[in-house]
Amino acid sequence: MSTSPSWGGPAWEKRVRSSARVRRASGKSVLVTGAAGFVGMHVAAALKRRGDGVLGLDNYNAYYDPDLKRARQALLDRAGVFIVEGDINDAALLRKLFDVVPISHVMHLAAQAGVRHALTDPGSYIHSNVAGLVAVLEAAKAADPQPAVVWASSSSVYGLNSKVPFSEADRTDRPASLYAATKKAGEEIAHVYNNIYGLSITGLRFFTVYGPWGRPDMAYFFFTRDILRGKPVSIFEGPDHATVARDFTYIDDIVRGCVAAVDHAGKSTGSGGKKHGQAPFRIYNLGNTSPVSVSDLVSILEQLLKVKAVKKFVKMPRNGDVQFTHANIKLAEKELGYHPTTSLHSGLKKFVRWYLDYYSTSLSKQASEEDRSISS
Ligand SMILES: NC(=O)c1ccc[n+]([C@@H]2O[C@H](COP(=O)([O-])OP(=O)(O)OC[C@H]3O[C@@H](n4cnc5c(N)ncnc54)[C@H](O)[C@@H]3O)[C@@H](O)[C@H]2O)c1
Ligand SMILES: O=C(O)[C@H]1O[C@H](OP(=O)(O)OP(=O)(O)OC[C@H]2O[C@@H](n3ccc(=O)[nH]c3=O)[C@H](O)[C@@H]2O)[C@H](O)[C@@H](O)[C@@H]1O
Repeated sequence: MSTSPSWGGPAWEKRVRSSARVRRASGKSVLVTGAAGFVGMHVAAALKRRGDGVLGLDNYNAYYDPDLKRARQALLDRAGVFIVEGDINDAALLRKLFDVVPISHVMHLAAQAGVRHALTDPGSYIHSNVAGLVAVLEAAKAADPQPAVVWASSSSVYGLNSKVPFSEADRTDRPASLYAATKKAGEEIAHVYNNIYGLSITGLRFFTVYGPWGRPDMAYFFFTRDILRGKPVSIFEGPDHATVARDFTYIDDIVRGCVAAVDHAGKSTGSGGKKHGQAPFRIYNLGNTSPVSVSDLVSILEQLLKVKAVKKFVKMPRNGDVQFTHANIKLAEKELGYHPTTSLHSGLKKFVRWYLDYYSTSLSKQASEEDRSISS
């Protein structure tokens, strides 16, 4: 399916080449899909900072506020990262990108994220997380040189497992949501491309990532907004008032894990998984190993915002959420040198500071634009 007519031509190619140009001899040339997204923006910026060539790809869909995606784009633009506007399902566009620049790594982060939204728009998960992943792997398979692929799976693949902490070898055949099922399908599909075509593939199971420039559909983000507006927040509880908790992981820790995975992907050794010839197939948990209840999350926000929340404790609806997540990160520690260091309190402090700054700036910008249009 083609959704991006706005690419091609010499000026466009020049921007693509310049963005992907490697600045250090040891640098890599990385295509970051989902670069206007939360994790994508941070990872693209970090790779660029250390001298890699970085090219973004994003379709700027309206799942959440596209203005926020454009603001992230503006930030990357200033850092020298060009985001091509297009859909990962656009095979001709992907072919073109691989033709124009020799991409050494694909950091594949474009996806339909969010667990609960699958109840209302199941098709978007199949489009981006299943068909889109196949399109990216097809393009990588056909490219010369063949890039190593690092991509975002999810802690949600552990589904209804009650054994914690979750280890990579644990069963992942009982997803609780369509989102989780598409990420699980993605892991199986990735394995096929490693097996048949020898693609180097690394899947990263992120655990509830939060931080500045985050996603407005995630609880920590809309709880902040609702607490500030005096609106009630619903705190989910399990059966018999059991705690609902998450292994919240701060964005900077995730970025370090992603960058390490890109560096490790080029290596032909590693006990992370099955190997096809020289190409590894690996899966790692990237979590924080210290689950915090949703109720404690709200208490920290109250403290940081200096506002009392209007709390409603409600039985967790059957919406695809799971009760508890907790990562075992030993494999990522050993093979990627991954060591998360940020507590939920200090990470949320940085998020709250960003949130207040971002929304006060964009609200005053909006107000002055309204003033201008009234006076004109
Ligand atoms: N944030 C988390 O807590 C978390 C946890 C586990 C896994 N993940 C995964 O990490 C990745 C990044 O998540 P995020 O939180 O940054 O989400 P995000 O929604 O902020 O970023 C995803 C980006 O991909 C783009 N996109 C979606 N479908 C596309 C398509 N078909 N073609 C081109 N672009 C498309 C979106 O416009 C968006 O900018 C996703 O794969 C997500 O499933 C995130
Ligand atoms: O780790 C992951 O794999 C997943 O992490 C998050 O999913 P989730 O952990 O459900 O994050 P939130 O949607 O922010 O929810 C956090 C917690 O708040 C709870 N919650 C949510 C909404 C609400 O109104 N009340 C409430 O208590 C949820 O049940 C959950 O326990 C991301 O949204 C997914 O894209 C990602 O794949």
